[in-house]
Amino acid sequence: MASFQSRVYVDKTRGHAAILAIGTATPSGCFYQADYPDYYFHVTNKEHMVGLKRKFERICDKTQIKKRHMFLTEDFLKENPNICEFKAPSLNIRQDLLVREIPKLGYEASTKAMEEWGLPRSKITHLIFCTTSGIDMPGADYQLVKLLGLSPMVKRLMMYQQGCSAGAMVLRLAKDLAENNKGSRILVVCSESSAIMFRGPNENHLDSLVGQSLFGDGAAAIIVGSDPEFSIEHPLFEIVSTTQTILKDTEMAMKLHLREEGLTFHLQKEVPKMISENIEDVLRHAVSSLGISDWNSLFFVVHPGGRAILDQLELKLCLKKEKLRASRHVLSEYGNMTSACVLFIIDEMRKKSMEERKSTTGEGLDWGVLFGFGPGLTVETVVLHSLPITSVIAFQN
Ligand SMILES: CC(=O)CC(=O)SCCNC(=O)CCNC(=O)[C@H](O)C(C)(C)COP(=O)(O)OP(=O)(O)OC[C@H]1O[C@@H](n2cnc3c(N)ncnc32)[C@H](O)[C@@H]1OP(=O)(O)O
Repeated sequence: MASFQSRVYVDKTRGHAAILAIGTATPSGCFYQADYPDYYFHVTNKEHMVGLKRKFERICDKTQIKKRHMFLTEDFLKENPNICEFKAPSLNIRQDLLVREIPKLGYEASTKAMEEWGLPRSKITHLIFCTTSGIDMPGADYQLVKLLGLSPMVKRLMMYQQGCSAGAMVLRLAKDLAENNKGSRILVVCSESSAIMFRGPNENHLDSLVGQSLFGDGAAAIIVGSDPEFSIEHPLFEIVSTTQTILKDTEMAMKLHLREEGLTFHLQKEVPKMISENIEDVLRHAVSSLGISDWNSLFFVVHPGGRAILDQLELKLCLKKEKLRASRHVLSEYGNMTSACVLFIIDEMRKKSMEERKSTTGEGLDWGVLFGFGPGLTVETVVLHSLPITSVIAFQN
């Protein structure tokens, strides 16, 4: 029976693109959520809005976020007071910061991924760069090619303004590139900063205030390729299949608009419910060819848009508490880092699996599902296959 199962596995995963290395980075500025309401109302000069500050304290308290990293410092905000208003022209200031810092943070994550990967940079054939933080031409992809000293022949794809589901979207694109271009090695970078949407409080826009409690800055880089050179490369997860779905009647649920005052954030309270009501159908469809119906037999990488999204998804799928451990850990340590979140969660999962001497990179399980959520509402789903940990440990030593 065991040998039959392993034959099925080989047939289903042969030739799939795999994640070959991961690196992450955050800016040095670190903000503890317990202190954040005081800091936020002080730095935006809105301490007189006592009732709203109490509400923000309640929201922050419910996020289950411990800390977040951010580029925006108190000094920077004092020098650029328009960013601290709810609605004042400030796009130029934000752009100047982000056009400079987003490629640099991506560079930091990329160098770590490259170091783990172990092959020379000249082997990178494609670059996907993804950010919702700012916009420019030539883009952050071009700047990263220069910073890393990649070949000018690298085939680039720049993804601006795609929101949180883009963390899963990049895996879909990297898989298609890797599996259709023999020998290709794709560097994928998600680099994000909440500086594009930081703004002062306004009592008529409480959804915007919720946004101020959630978002943090961070970059993650992965290298994706098919048919690994096993003597050097050590695949962590295979990218087995991908789907993208627009949830019915949810167009107004989450909207972000780039304006003179930066990226505005509009969020309906029902988002966690909208996701949970649809998630089982999406999951059933994604794993239908694997014949899996016990959701607790899967590992989960879930974009932690907010604590309530994780809670309601967990409830709907009747998941054991430990299933969303990695997703909750990343939410707690970094907040919602938009597209970079799910890649941080994959990194956390493989590290913890290794630390706890599990048999596979996916918490000892074979199959897993990654969910990205974004405006639309759009759900991106990626089926992952974990790999035995022995080979990974051998490579780490
Ligand atoms: C950018 C992208 O592309 C993708 C993204 O990830 S976007 C972000 C997606 N995130 C979400 O949708 C957030 C999901 N929500 C949550 O995680 C939780 O609601 C939360 C952590 C924000 C609050 O926790 P909770 O258990 O709901 O606490 P609750 O006591 O009900 O709410 C706290 C306060 O926030 C208010 N609130 C919560 N959600 C709100 C919303 N969307 N709009 C306005 N107010 C809101 C509540 O009314 C409540 O106010 P009072 O204390 O005055 O009653």
